[in-house]
Amino acid sequence: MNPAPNLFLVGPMGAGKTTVGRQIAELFRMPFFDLDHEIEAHTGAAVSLIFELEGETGFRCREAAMLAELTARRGVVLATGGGAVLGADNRRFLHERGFVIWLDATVDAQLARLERDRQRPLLRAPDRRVRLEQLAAERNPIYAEIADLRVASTGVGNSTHAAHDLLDLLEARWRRGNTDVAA
Ligand SMILES: Nc1ncnc2c1ncn2[C@@H]1O[C@H](COP(=O)(O)OP(=O)(O)OP(=O)(O)O)[C@@H](O)[C@H]1O
Ligand SMILES: O=C(O)C1=C[C@@H](O)[C@@H](O)[C@H](O)C1
Ligand SMILES: [Mg+2]
Repeated sequence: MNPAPNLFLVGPMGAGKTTVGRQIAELFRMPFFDLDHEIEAHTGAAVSLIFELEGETGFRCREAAMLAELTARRGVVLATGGGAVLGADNRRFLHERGFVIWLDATVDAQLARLERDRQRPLLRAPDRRVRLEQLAAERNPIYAEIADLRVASTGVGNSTHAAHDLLDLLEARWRRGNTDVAA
């Protein structure tokens, strides 16, 4: 049983929000949305191209509009992008409209998982480890502030285990009546 109106996944790049989110949605039989994907579908351009043409500011505007729309739904799983928590309105919508799960990956896990990725504009840095550590230092306090639940995401092999572990964790929590979900 899932008493949460919506499940929102937050966390850094490569934490598994998209991958684990899609699997969790299947397990709970809830519709799944991926914020980055919806922005791309709506704009007709890849996230990396939006960054190139409009800069990060332009991307954040599109992200905020799409997040406002998707969080207004009921009974969905939404995987956000790594920086979606930066906007105050975004944080308010996430907090008020659903149960926020922080997938907290180590920088080592992120580096291993994203080794071949050439799409994420913020990973185009001379030293990816330094970039990811900087982002973590800036954003971890924000993820911590809005999360209803923090889940360590350290595996590198197969994400299916992570989805099942998360499902068990959520169900055990809700069985205990410890729902503290946003109503
Ligand atoms: N728990 C996990 N165990 C092993 N591999 C994982 C796990 N979570 C994600 N991965 C792998 O890491 C890569 C990145 O995952 P994913 O795209 O889901 O990250 P994300 O959190 O959505 O990142 P972004 O913020 O950039 O959208 C994928 O190849 C995925 O298969
Ligand atoms: O961490 C971030 O700021 C980002 C993460 C991705 O999901 C995308 O939303 C985009 O590449 C920016
Ligand atoms: Mg994603």
